[in-house]
Amino acid sequence: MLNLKNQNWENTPTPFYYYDLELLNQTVTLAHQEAARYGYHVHYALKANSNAPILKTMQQYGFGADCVSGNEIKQALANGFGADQIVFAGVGKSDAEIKIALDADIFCFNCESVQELEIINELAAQQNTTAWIALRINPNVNANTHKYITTGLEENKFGINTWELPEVLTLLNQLTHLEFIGIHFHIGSQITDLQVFEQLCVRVNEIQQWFREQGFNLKHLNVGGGLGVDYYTPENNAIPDFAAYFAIFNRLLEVQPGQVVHFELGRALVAQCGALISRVLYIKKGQKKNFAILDAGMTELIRPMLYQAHHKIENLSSNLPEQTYDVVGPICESSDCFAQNVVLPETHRHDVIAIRTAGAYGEVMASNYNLREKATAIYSSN
Ligand SMILES: Cc1ncc(COP(=O)(O)O)c(C=O)c1O
Ligand SMILES: N[C@@H](CCCC[NH3+])C(=O)O
Repeated sequence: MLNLKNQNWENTPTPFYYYDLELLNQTVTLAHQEAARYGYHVHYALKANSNAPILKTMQQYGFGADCVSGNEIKQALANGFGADQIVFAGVGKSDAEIKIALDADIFCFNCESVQELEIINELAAQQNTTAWIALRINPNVNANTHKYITTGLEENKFGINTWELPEVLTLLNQLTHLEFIGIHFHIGSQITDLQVFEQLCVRVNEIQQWFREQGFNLKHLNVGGGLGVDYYTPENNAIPDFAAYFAIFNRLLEVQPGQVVHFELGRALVAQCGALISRVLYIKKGQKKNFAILDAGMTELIRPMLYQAHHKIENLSSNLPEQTYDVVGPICESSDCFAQNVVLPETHRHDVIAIRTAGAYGEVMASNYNLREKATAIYSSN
């Protein structure tokens, strides 16, 4: 990332999200290069960040779009993605959203339940069309990540369990407005233990073998996303190890002739290029603690409060000797705390603070709680 200390933000109102488009380009170039080595298709997961300049970059590299709502499909289309590059996932697709996807004629619905298959078939019949579908299967692989962002265990709401598959195949024979084209998996997010992806490959191989035994040769395998990033030392690991990640699938996934392998990466592509920039409003001295009260809070970045997630915090204005602070926001919630006992150079009112690795699941998860204004986005090449 650009050296944030060298930026002149004296007259820029805070808080804002800052995006380094140069780092984004470097990250996407590398991901594209490593995926292309094996002919893999990458769909960018819009849920991580759906700002137009970010989408434009993804689209320019030929990535597809992984969407989880009707509005994300519209946003992808408006930013140059072809309908034939769009996949649509989600456990609770509404009828209106399914119709948006059918009208646009997207590439594939990643279906998460028997009930959803029936509704998509019904709505496709009404429009006299055929929907291409992949079954999102719950592989029961533990992603070794935070329990709130693990998705591939039987106790999670996502995907169809393997014991349901015989019933699903029987049903698919009757649903004449669906074309079954492949299988889909996504076991969780912020996965840093790459061995987990090895386990996923083993399960995908077993499951597709089962489909072959039932007489189905699947054209598409979608193994989802989930590759994690380094929230602790972003400057050392600005770009995730895409080479190691894709090499695992190349080594272990049993790809059949003519089969296309798809990925759905979000965080790994955009997290490090973004930072939340804020100013100190007050330093409040307590008996036991000093609080640095920022003008940004959980309304701009909720990850620390929701998942106890760590984000590196930097004071860009001060070079004074270090002190310890609880870094908190202005929101009327005790949980509105970015981190406790943070060691920072001695900090004063109006110092500029960067909260790093906020490019993914930062701005998209913002709210206007307490009727706060939405923070703006500033891009490095502006
Ligand atoms: C179905 C699906 N695909 C892709 C992603 C993107 O995940 P990540 O940002 O961890 O790469 C998610 C989010 O976890 C998801 O639920
Ligand atoms: N929003 C989460 C990840 C959820 C990914 C979507 N299934 C995060 O900030 O880590």
